[in-house]
Amino acid sequence: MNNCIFVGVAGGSGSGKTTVAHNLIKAFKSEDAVLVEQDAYYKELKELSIEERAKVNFDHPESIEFDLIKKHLMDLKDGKAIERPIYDFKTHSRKEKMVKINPSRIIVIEGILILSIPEIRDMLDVKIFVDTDADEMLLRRIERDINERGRTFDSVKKQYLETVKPMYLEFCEPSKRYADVIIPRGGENKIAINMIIAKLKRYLQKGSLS
Ligand SMILES: Nc1ncnc2c1ncn2[C@@H]1O[C@H](COP(=O)(O)OP(=O)(O)O)[C@@H](O)[C@H]1O
Ligand SMILES: Nc1ccn([C@@H]2O[C@H](COP(=O)(O)O)[C@@H](O)[C@H]2O)c(=O)n1
Repeated sequence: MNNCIFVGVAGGSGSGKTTVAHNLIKAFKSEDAVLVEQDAYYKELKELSIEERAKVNFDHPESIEFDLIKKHLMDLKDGKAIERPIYDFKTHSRKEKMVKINPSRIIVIEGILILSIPEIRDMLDVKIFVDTDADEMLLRRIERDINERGRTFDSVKKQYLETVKPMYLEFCEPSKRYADVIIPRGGENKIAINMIIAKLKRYLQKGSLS
């Protein structure tokens, strides 16, 4: 599908990227907009025990299979469906099953490092950075990781201080400078999200973003 566009949504963990991306997607018919999540592409760590996997730096670009993300984005642009992995944060590994994603006019790709990796960034037609205060991101992450990702408060605290915060400062936060649009506070910023939706709807009608 040569007349498709890539919309990248980056921001720190807990900034509200996933919420923004879902709010964008749900404004369109399912055949017009699809979501590709960077989180699904964490590398397999089959050779490590679960305890060893928990110590991996999951906020460094090396932890993610960006080559596969790039291939999948190119396939979607070429009009081919992809089989996207499903990631299990409790075991730090991929599930057996895959999810089929069909090509569509609007492809949203969301993740902490989407604007940090030049090869991915250069493919994007619209670059969004979700900018939320660090204390709010951390509070949301603590709640989510304990309730949904099988973590303890102590493990979230250790991981945050050892890898999440330093990698955010090294890789994610500096990528904000590449954004076309910065959304403050995150997923519930309806005015910002509706402005982006309006722009994307015009793209569907006119076939161009200008
Ligand atoms: N504006 C908001 N106010 C309060 N909680 C929010 C807000 N946006 C997101 N959350 C919650 O914070 C957590 C992380 O949000 P999510 O969109 O998954 O962020 P990210 O993808 O950037 O990690 C989720 O549990 C979500 O429900
Ligand atoms: N096995 C893993 C893999 C990743 N993480 C953390 O997930 C964060 C990114 O996901 P968001 O939905 O919050 O953007 C990232 O900061 C990793 O630390 C993990 O804890 N375990």
